[in-house]
Amino acid sequence: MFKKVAFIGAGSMAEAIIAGLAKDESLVKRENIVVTNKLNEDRLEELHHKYGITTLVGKAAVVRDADIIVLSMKPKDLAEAVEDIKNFVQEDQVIVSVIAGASCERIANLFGKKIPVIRTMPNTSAMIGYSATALSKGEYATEKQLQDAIALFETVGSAFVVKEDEMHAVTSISGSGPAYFYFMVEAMQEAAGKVGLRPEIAQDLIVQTIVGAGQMLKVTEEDAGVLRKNITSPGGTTQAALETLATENFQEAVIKCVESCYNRSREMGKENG
Ligand SMILES: NC(=O)C1=CN([C@@H]2O[C@H](COP(=O)(O)OP(=O)(O)OC[C@H]3O[C@@H](n4cnc5c(N)ncnc54)[C@H](O)[C@@H]3O)[C@@H](O)[C@H]2O)C=CC1
Ligand SMILES: O=C(O)[C@@H]1CCC=N1
Repeated sequence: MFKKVAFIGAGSMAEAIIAGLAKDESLVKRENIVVTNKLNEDRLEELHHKYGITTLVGKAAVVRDADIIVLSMKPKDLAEAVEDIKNFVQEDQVIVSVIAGASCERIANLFGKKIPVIRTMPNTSAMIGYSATALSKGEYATEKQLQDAIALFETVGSAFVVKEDEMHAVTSISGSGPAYFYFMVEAMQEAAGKVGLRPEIAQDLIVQTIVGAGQMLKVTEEDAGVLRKNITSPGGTTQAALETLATENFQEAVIKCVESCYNRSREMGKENG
């Protein structure tokens, strides 16, 4: 059980983790989840009402006595955010970063001390306890501190330890990944209209289809290719559909999509120091 978990940054990623932590309460009481942001007090008020957490404007009070301090601002805001808190943070506190592209070394350097840093890459499915979160520990973090961070992210989904140099790749698969599936769903919604399905029916069918396909992969542990072939009758409807995807270079598009994400993550790491 943690005494206090502090969030610096109160955007969509912070909210997703807060929602999971506050619902579960096994690791930290909701009033001991303390959140601040840059200057949007209305947003803090909203989070307080939704989750019963504590929100504060003063940075010193937010980080004081926190076991874990979660950095959840955009990469471009990292340096300024650390500048605001670094004089109040001690070396026995653990920094957990969710920031794409920011290395443990860079974060420790910004603090200017041997601060333990755990770099993570969750996704927004944390909101409902389904995040796939990857974690890696920096030079000054202990195995126990890594385990504490794993426990934190296990309250919002599954946690996987990776090497830090795999984080850009992780971002391109599971960090941004949910957006690829949502984009596919949007396209299917449009397509359903074109083939004459009422939107309210299409929505439920699409959602149950994507959930069912995900569960099939998880529960059966079967290869995606085998599951696909099980649906594809020779000369049937699925074959016609998949041939069109192949003609339209679907696989190449997905591979390029992941590579663009990976390259952008590396660039962001460099752009922000
Ligand atoms: N949204 C997503 O799906 C995922 C996001 N991430 C990472 O999470 C981080 C946050 O992303 P979002 O929540 O989407 O961003 P967002 O724009 O929704 O929220 C950013 C928050 O940081 C706050 N902030 C900015 N400067 C600050 C400062 N100096 N001090 C304190 N707070 C400050 C803002 O007020 C805002 O509350 C990013 O670095 C992103 O790479 C990681 C995994 C998934
Ligand atoms: O788009 C972004 O930069 C962040 C990182 C992973 C998901 N969203």
